[in-house]
Amino acid sequence: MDYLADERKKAEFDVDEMKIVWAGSRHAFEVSDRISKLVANDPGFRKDTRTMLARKELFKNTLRKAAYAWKRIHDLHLSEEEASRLRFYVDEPAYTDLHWGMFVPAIKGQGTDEQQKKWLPLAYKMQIIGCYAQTELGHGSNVQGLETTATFDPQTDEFVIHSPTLTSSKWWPGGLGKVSTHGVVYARLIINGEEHGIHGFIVQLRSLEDHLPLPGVTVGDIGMKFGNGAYNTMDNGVLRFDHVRIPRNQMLMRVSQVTRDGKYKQSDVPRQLVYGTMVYVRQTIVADASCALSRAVTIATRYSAVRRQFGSQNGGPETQVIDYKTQQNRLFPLLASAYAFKFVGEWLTWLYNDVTQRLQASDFSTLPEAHACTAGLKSLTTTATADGIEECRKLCGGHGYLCSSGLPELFAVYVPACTYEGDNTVLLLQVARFLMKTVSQLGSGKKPLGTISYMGKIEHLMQSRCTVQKAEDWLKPSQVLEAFEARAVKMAVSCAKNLSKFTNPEEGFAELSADLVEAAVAHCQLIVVSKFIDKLQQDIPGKGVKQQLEALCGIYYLYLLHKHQGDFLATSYLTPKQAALANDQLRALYTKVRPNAVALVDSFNYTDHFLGSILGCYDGNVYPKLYDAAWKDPLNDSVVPEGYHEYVRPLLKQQLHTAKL
Ligand SMILES: CC/C=C\C/C=C\C/C=C\C/C=C\C=C\C(=O)SCCNC(=O)CCNC(=O)[C@H](O)C(C)(C)COP(=O)(O)OP(=O)(O)OC[C@H]1O[C@@H](n2cnc3c(N)ncnc32)[C@H](O)[C@@H]1OP(=O)(O)O
Ligand SMILES: Cc1cc2nc3c(=O)[nH]c(=O)nc-3n(C[C@H](O)[C@H](O)[C@H](O)COP(=O)(O)OP(=O)(O)OC[C@H]3O[C@@H](n4cnc5c(N)ncnc54)[C@H](O)[C@@H]3O)c2cc1C
Repeated sequence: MDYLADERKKAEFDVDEMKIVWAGSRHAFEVSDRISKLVANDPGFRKDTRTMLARKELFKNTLRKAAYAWKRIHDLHLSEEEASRLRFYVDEPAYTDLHWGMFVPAIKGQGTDEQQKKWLPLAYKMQIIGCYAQTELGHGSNVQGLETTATFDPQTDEFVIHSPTLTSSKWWPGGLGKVSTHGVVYARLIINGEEHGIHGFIVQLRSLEDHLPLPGVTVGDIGMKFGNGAYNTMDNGVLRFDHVRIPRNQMLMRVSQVTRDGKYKQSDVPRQLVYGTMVYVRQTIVADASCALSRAVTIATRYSAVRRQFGSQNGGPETQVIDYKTQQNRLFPLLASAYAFKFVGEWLTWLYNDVTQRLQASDFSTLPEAHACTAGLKSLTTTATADGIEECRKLCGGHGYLCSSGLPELFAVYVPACTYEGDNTVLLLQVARFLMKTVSQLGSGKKPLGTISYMGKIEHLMQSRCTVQKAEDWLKPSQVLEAFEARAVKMAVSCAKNLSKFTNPEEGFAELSADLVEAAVAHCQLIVVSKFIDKLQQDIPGKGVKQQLEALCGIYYLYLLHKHQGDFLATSYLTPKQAALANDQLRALYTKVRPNAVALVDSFNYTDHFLGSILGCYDGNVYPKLYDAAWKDPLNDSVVPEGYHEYVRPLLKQQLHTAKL
């Protein structure tokens, strides 16, 4: 029986067409749909007891699943696209994520043609398994502070990789702890006593015969992490080198080279390309944020439609909690954010591909913008997603706290995204540097392009005032864009003015860093809003689909406007009355979306297996499933628990003199 059938009947749009918009294309939808069902129907990919397993058992099970996934990919002759969808729907972090997601891209991006020819076929066949070993015990954010050394020995034509201190131990790389045979290891290059900065090296860590660490290599797992199941399926590792020798040709030499006679040569590409793998992964993390958020929102929306509390009239049913405006005001902006992040993720993938093509043609002009966009949007979307998952847990009341809701594990597995691939604050400071540089160049005649082109309208934006007179005026895209542009430009200019009061710019940057981060957030929010609005300019087929997306877009920007109204009012672009009208329009959009809410989450097309949540199951049959699941908990295997006779019974039977107290 479908307990959500009435909700589904209320939908005012074509859900099948929305599924295609969400997937990105009909082809992407068909692949995702087929592969998600394949995984869901395969008992080899079950995950329902994951949060109850002890670490060793959990990890072994992950190794089994990764091997089984590889076998299925081969047996079914899956394409690269299908294989990647399969790994996504298996939904279990594993060493393979780092192998495919960082080790292979690092070699592709930073290796010469010759190096790619040698190493990539081995990696593609998984005859070697790689990790990305950059972060150390003492330094993560400050990449230039890494201490591992790679000293060139001209006698033997080798690099000597060494960990000179405890803090130089590699610490965190996923897959390193127990599985990787190789790593791209980042180290400080030293030639003839002279330092040449951080470079990547392909280093073999374990024997391909017996998996033992090679001489001079000390390697292991760094221990349990936050949450049950969650990221504990990953073997994040520690690694030390004691004068380990590798051939010279294992330094990744696309960006710079070391010759046989020990000469250091820089290509005509910027040195920042050594950071290229991080830019690539940040882009994939943005594309991924909408998946994690939409998953949590699906659970919270379906459950909010099932759950009833208070408000019974004449013995009739109580109110569905989704009908409370407070619930809508917490839930619908997250639903809207999931769609917003999907579209900005699609755009960022385009930007990344564009910059990659330009780099191949030696055009480096858009690299700073690509760095700022990937860093800023990674920060914005992961912070909002992690907070959003936790909010969804609270939206599900007490039952959200049960592991069977799927939300505690989803939060635990997702929240490190705010830290890995760059701490979110550190990344926003990179965006702020980019903005300050842009503002300082405004008088130079250099036209700001791309996502900062609005800075070219600085004179207009500094003076313009909002023209909204009634709530519906907030539905005009041009009005909204101008509001977000004016806010962003004014916050950046205010920071630049305050910075100019310092004689030492670095001191000023440090002192004003909290304001700079806020200016960076305003800029990134403008990007997300503008890409959502751009999406709506496209031809979007399907009955009512565009109208629903317009409502969600409105909810996204009006919610931001309401939440940050202090910024908008302080920059005097808006009046308090206009801010209040924005809030009126926001409430009206909640009412418009309400009957479509369940259909809007159905459009994500998630299987019950992928959701892994009793509260979010498609049929909404929550209570019997929760009740049955409780009895399946291992603690209920026996009526009298282990330990009763040892620890509880003696208490009950004690004859204390204080018994009367
Ligand atoms: C696994 C993948 C699979 C799927 C993805 C999905 C989910 C992910 C799942 C799990 C995650 C698993 C793995 C996680 C891995 C990691 O975490 S790897 C380690 C990541 N580490 C970091 O991100 C470190 C963060 N720090 C930095 O990036 C940098 O050190 C810095 C903060 C940017 C500062 O660098 P530096 O001191 O050298 O730079 P500045 O002096 O501040 O700037 C110099 C100029 O360079 C420009 N710049 C900096 N970075 C870049 C870049 N990446 N690209 C281009 N340009 C860059 C900067 O703007 C300065 O420019 P200028 O002002 O014009 O001079
Ligand atoms: C689950 C997980 C997986 C990971 N996988 C990998 C991997 O595969 N390979 C790899 O190499 N690394 C990996 N990492 C490491 C990760 O990239 C780093 O932890 C991350 O870059 C943050 O660096 P940090 O730990 O040095 O934080 P820190 O920089 O020490 O941050 C601590 C605090 O200091 C603040 N801070 C730091 N610098 C500044 C500044 N300049 N201004 C203001 N505030 C500042 C930060 O905002 C933060 O609040 C992983 C980490 C995690 C949690």
